[in-house]
Amino acid sequence: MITFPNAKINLGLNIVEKRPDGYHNLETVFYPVPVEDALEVNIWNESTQKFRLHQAGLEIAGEAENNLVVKAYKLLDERFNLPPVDIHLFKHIPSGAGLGGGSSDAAYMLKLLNEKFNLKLSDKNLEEYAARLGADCAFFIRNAPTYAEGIGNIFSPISLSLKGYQIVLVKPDIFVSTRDAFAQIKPHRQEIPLKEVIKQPIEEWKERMVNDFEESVFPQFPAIKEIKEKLYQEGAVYAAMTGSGSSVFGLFKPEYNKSVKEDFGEKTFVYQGALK
Ligand SMILES: C[C@@](CO)(OP(=O)(O)O)[C@H](O)COP(=O)(O)OP(=O)(O)OC[C@H]1O[C@@H](n2ccc(N)nc2=O)[C@H](O)[C@@H]1O
Ligand SMILES: Nc1ncnc2c1ncn2[C@@H]1O[C@H](COP(=O)(O)OP(=O)(O)O)[C@@H](O)[C@H]1O
Repeated sequence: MITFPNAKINLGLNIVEKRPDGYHNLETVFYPVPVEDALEVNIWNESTQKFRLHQAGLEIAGEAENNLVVKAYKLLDERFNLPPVDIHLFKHIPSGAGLGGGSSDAAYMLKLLNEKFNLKLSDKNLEEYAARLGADCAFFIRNAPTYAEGIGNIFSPISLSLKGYQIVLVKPDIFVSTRDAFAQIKPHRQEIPLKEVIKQPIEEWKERMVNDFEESVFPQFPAIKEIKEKLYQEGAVYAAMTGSGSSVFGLFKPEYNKSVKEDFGEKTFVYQGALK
């Protein structure tokens, strides 16, 4: 069985307070983006081992044991004693990019195992398992536009459709540590809460919708800021960094039909497509 875990962007990201446990409460809107990995699982007959992971495409830092698809398998195996599996993961979504690729792989693994082995878990059950694998992981179970608060794990659905808008997603060859990005932030509430800003027409977002991480990340990595400026010069209606970086996205009106790929240099990952 094969499935295609997709990426997400953050539309606005406000870090509102530091919590006693050292983590931060935030407010954001997650929106699915059709940049996809491919994940295939087959039963591994007559094996004494429980799983085997084959990787292709972009490299993922760390051991196979720590891969989130393996963690997802182990989580359900503990409860359901699953058959041994052969896992193939083709990585296309850049890691450490604010695109939630690892979280998506984990959530899609849960959904795939649920279906393949007829585990009869509801979306709510799956979200509970996903939340144990990472804060934003549960978003990918329903994979629909979502307002998130808490540490990014308390969800409410929103009615927002950007269907047909062109997205240009640019990930430079720059690594931003999420931990350091949080450490440099002074948490505060925005004057107009994101929950209100998101209801305004997209043309208004430029003035009002903020990713708080930009303030600390841009001075350190001016090249990321330049990408955002370039996307506005290209005619984006809204552009921003996603997550704690280093990807930047631009949203363009559906009729935008120019390819901007060549403008960002060789080592840069660029995706351009229509939102669903
Ligand atoms: C900020 C977001 C928004 O989408 O960034 P991206 O990962 O998408 O870039 C996420 O909430 C990131 O969540 P996630 O990527 O799971 O972060 P983790 O690896 O769990 O955390 C890395 C470090 O960031 C800090 N951290 C993380 C989440 C949070 N709500 N408060 C924090 O202070 C902690 O110091 C933690 O040790
Ligand atoms: N299947 C996976 N794909 C990507 N990263 C993974 C995966 N499993 C574990 N990781 C680890 O998770 C970290 C964060 O990855 P990811 O979720 O893709 O980025 P981000 O948090 O910036 O959205 C990576 O540095 C990587 O070591």
